[in-house]
Amino acid sequence: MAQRVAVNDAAGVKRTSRVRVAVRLRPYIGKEDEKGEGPCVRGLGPQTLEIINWRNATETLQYQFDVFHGEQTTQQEVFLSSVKPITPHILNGQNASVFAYGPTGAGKTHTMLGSQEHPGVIPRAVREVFQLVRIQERDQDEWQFSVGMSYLEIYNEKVLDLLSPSSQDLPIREDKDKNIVIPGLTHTPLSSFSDFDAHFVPASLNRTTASTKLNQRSSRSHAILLIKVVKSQRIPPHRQQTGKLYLVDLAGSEDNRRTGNQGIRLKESGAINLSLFTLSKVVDSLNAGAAGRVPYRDSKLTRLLQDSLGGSAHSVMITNIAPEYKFYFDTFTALNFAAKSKHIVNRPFVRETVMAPVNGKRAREEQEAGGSGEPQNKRLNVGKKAELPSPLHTHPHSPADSSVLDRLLALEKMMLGSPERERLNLLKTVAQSRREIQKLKEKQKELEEKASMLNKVAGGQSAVMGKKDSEAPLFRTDLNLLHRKESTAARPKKQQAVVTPLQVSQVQPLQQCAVVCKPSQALGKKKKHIQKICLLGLGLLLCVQPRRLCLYCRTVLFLDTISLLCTTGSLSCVLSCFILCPSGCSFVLSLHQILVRSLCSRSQTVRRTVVRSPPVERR
Ligand SMILES: Nc1ncnc2c1ncn2[C@@H]1O[C@H](COP(=O)(O)OP(=O)(O)OP(=O)(O)O)[C@@H](O)[C@H]1O
Repeated sequence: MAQRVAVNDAAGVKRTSRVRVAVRLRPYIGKEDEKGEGPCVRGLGPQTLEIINWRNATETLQYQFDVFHGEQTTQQEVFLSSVKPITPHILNGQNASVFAYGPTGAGKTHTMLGSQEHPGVIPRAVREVFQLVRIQERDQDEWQFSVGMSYLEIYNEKVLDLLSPSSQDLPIREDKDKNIVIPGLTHTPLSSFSDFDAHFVPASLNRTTASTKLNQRSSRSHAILLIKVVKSQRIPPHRQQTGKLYLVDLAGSEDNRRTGNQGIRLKESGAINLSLFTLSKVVDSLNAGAAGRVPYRDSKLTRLLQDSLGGSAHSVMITNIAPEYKFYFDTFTALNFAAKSKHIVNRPFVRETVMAPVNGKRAREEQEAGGSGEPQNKRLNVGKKAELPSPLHTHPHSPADSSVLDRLLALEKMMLGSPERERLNLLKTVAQSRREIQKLKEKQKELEEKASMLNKVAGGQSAVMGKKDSEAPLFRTDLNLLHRKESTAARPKKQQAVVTPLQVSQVQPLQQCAVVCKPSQALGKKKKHIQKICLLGLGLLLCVQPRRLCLYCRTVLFLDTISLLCTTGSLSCVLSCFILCPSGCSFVLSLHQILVRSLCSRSQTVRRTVVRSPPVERR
């Protein structure tokens, strides 16, 4: 039976693992005539980089990450510093994931896949896994290893099996152990790296790509390669550990005015942008500590990455950025996403099953059942304590819940000393108790979700309606507070924090900076007046209809997105929030820029000041 064994450090404390964020800047490949502009972003050191402030070209904004890979960094260096350190975990029953994020054309596929001459993270990581397996098999006689792969793409919100291209959209399910599984997904056993190559290369050709104005061969889907390593003990108690490595090449966020997308490309782009927007919402919820209602289910991508963000995997995110000016706003958005992702904390555990030896026929049957990429954990004879829900997914237990849990534990204790038939009866009771727990948990989750939704709506409405006219100039800060109020209300009481507090010494990312224009007094009066009107309009809009469509790309815009984006700035932002695209597309930012410019040019006495918004609320 499967069990989750917490990973402890030397002092016996349960280990957590922060998402490691690396940023890779690709070399300049813009047209010759654009070269005079120079790059808009550059590295300052092994961890820091700076980007020009679009609100004031004389300023730059600095970011700090775990690693910064400059333009000259080789594929080997990226692998050694960012990926190699996490691969050994897979051989110890833990999960790990590497995902490439960034705008279209910034080098994600180059980083993950590479070319024949410059192989990327995927071939290097798989080779490393086979090398580690060989070493461990040589040094540890009692263990045997089996390696397998699955490969899928999420195209237009459909999960497609790249190893079996004729298959239809596959469902995503969660098993009783909270593992995300895809029934029907091909799982191919691998004996060596060349075996992997033979399956992977043709499957990669099945991935949907197309040419856009920004990338000759642009990925139109998110591709996820899963390498599964099962480590089985040859001797009793026949422990079995299952580790998975997810290697993810995300599709890039796209600004459709620049990609020139139309028709089917535009539809693909809408699906890509929406799933990346959900990814961003997931990161925001994790940072706000609202793990009870993290919107993983809002897109297939986030559902599949559930384990990598706020879950049990050791995760590395490689954010790819481009130096050309035409990518400026995409780079800016990607850096802000990377900056907030580095606060996410995962809780790794070892996935282990323990079993008595089974007869040949059963062994064969179980081997076949494990073919869909799932751990083979449906063994009947149990020699150890049964599996409990992982700490991450444990909700505060209601009295009824805990009594069932106690019963379950007591039964499992009894099982250790009982003869075979009794054990089987007890196992049945255990299974029933587990089902009861599951039902109770689902009910509880549902209630929690309802409660937090109600809190959110009530909090949002009262904050917006309760504002006096005289407070209009404070709009930016007030909505900031409103947003924070919402996240506090939605936070479940017993949830462990998943956000590391901001380090005092840390370079403030751009996200926490806002540049505002201070106009002359005459203009100021007029602006205040317009702000009042806009605030009133926005207040009414939010109260009447908490959900709107983006006028630009017609995707659904939620209340919290509006308030979040209003916190970033001035009057023009208030105006632009009415037509905001939830994918964070550059349209909004360019509109914002035009409005700020036109306001500033009307005043000769514009003074620019950098103000820092209040630090992120700590838990
Ligand atoms: N580090 C690098 N060194 C040299 N060339 C690079 C590098 N990174 C990217 N490139 C080149 O830039 C182009 C675009 O890269 P790539 O296709 O990997 O982008 P992408 O982010 O995957 O785009 P999309 O999201 O549209 O698929 C390719 O021609 C690639 O070879």
